[in-house]
Amino acid sequence: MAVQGGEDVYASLLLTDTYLPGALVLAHSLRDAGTKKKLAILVTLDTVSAEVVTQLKAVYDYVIPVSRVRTERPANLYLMNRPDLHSAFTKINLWRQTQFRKIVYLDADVLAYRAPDELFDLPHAFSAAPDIGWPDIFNTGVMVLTPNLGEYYALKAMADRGISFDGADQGLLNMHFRNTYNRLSFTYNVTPSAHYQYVPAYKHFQSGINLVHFIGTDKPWLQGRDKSIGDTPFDEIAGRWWAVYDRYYRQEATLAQPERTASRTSKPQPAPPGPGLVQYFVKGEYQPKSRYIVPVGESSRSRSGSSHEQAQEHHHWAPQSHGSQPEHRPEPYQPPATLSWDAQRQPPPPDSKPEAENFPQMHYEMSSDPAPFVPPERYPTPPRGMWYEVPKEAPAPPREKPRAIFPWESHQPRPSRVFPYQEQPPSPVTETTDVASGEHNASIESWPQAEPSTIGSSTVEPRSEPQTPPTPTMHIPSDPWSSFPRSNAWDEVPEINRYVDAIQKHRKPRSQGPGMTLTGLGLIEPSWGKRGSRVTDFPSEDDRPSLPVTPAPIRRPKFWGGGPGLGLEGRDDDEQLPAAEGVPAQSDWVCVHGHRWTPADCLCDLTNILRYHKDPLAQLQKLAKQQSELLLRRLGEGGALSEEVIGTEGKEIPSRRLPFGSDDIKSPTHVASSPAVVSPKPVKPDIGHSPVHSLLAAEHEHERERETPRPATDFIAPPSYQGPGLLFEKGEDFPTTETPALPTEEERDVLET
Ligand SMILES: O=c1ccn([C@@H]2O[C@H](COP(=O)(O)OP(=O)(O)O[C@H]3O[C@H](CO)[C@@H](O)[C@H](O)[C@H]3O)[C@@H](O)[C@H]2O)c(=O)[nH]1
Ligand SMILES: [Mn+2]
Repeated sequence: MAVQGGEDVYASLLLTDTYLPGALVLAHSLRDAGTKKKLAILVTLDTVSAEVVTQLKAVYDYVIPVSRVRTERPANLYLMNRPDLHSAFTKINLWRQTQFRKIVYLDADVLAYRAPDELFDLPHAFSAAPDIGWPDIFNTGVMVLTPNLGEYYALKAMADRGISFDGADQGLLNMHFRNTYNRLSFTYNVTPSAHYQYVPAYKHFQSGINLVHFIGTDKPWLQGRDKSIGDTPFDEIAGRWWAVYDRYYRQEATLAQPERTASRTSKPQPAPPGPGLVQYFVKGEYQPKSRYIVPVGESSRSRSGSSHEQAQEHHHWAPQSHGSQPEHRPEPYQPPATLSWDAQRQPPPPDSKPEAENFPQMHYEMSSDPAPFVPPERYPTPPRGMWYEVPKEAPAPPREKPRAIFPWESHQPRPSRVFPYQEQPPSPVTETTDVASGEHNASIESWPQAEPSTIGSSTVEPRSEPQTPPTPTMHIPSDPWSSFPRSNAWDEVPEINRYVDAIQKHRKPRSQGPGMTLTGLGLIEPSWGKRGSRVTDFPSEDDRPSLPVTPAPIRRPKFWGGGPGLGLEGRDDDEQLPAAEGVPAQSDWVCVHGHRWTPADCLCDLTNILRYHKDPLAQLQKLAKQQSELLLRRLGEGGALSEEVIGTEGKEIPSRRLPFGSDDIKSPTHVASSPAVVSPKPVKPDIGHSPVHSLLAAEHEHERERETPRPATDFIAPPSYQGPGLLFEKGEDFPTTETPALPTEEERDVLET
């Protein structure tokens, strides 16, 4: 029964410290709205700390301790996922506050847009606004009630029996008052939800909003200010809450505005609360200086535009111990001994906030600049002269030679052979070791430093006499496989080339082919498949029998040696190559090296002919002509000529006529051997005996013959194509212009003899 003449108060409830920001902001919002009523708050001292009570007392006119009423049947709380409301029954203590005439109760999560003092004038004993979740019932966050002990005990009886459809006070009070309540406008208890808003209605009625109520778990101070940056109704309403919070509890505002609100309130505004306590319960607001300092300008992007909020120095809150130890205690920043939660032995307090909740939260906004990025015309030149200097390695300490343990270590034989192509072992250590030890042993470190480019230079040990007699050395490049000349030695001899060309002039164009080479003529023995003992005796491109070029001249220790499988064994060279007129018997031919000459042997013999025969040109031409005709006869018309065919006994080459007109077709390669290219000098009569000039004379003779008109039926114009032909295939440069070239040294030698 309310006391006659009692006060009217706005009352709230605080069951835990964690709702302190809400309770304080509510009070400030009412006072800022200019209410003339006093503010009271019920607190359960067993779950609210003294420091929080002190904070409440700084704002509320009355801080009223009440006994906590806890539900014994919390199952229904889980239906709405709110087990934290286990003590919401405590709210029924409002009906015990009979010292007040009328109470306008507001949850701690309510914010006043304006002071609804008119509610105190309601004649109804109990008034409430519909709940947004089930509008037939009322929401118990905003109630206008007349204290009444009868009502209290009735409610207490229900609470003790757990009569509540939601396990909390709303279910209990709705069951108690049923349809007897006075329904208030929704504008007195606008309950925006983060998940559902009736946006058009909100837009339409928002100007009439008196009170807003942050139902559910999404309390502004638990979400943090960054969660309310959008433009939804919930964000707008939350922004209003933050505006009040910032007005009083943002650090720079705390000291600047205490007197502003004092003039509008019935109670003089207290000194601002010590920074750190309220912020401690607001997500993202508690930023001890020692932990985090926001760089200048970083926080200016935050919602309120303050640039140094989180860089402010925070005073650490160290709660004092008091008689009743609070049940729900968030972990303090510097927990005193009396308030400590021993994490090793106890579970965390039920209402404790998550770990790291107060970690700094940065907010970055996307750029809204629509201008496309335009790169600069040029970027700054990177610095020059920058290098990384490799630190110099400290000289390796001299290695101690390990003591010999096994007999073969002390009596190790010295190496007697060295393989030059093997990689040499690293030498520095060798030197050090040898010098240090003063002895030479046979370990790999003491191998002789053989010249890597020396082949066959057998073991030249630096400090010991060689055990192997030295053999002739041959210098080989470091990489013999890449620098080895692929050309034949005789290709450098102009006489040979001219001789070959002379042969080609007399042969039938049709018979051009692989066989029209020195090898094919039997003058040069194919070297393919016949490997000598020399290191360089490997098949080159020119060696391959399928190519229409001269095989590589491989000097073999054995002149008459015919390789197996070449068909040369038992071949009667005399039969194939009958002796030319005036040419001495082949058995009498001797080259400058003293070798007997044979048509199947090396080039030096050809050179020999050129040099030492009485009329070498005539002899060679005769020989070539005879050989050519012989071969052509054997090949017949268009017969493919190959070394294999030539060398295989018993194979009959069909004798066919060449196609009509092919007799006189000249090889395009003939141009390559133009006399002007070979030698620009005129032929002198007095040196006509020179083989070279004899060859040149033969060339001119042949040219004259070719230029002589012939019957039309017998003449086919030479092809206009003047390409390199076989020469190109030999990998040689083909002279396309008749650039006079100076005679080579070898040519001069020949000319002057
Ligand atoms: O840990 C807590 C929980 C609650 N309260 C107080 O109890 C009130 C109710 O809790 P709240 O979180 O506001 O509940 P709501 O989300 O609003 O839930 C709805 O359901 C509750 C239980 O029925 C009713 O009390 C509310 O009025 C009703 O709006 C709060 O405002 C506080 O005053 C605390 O002080 N500490
Ligand atoms: Mn509420």
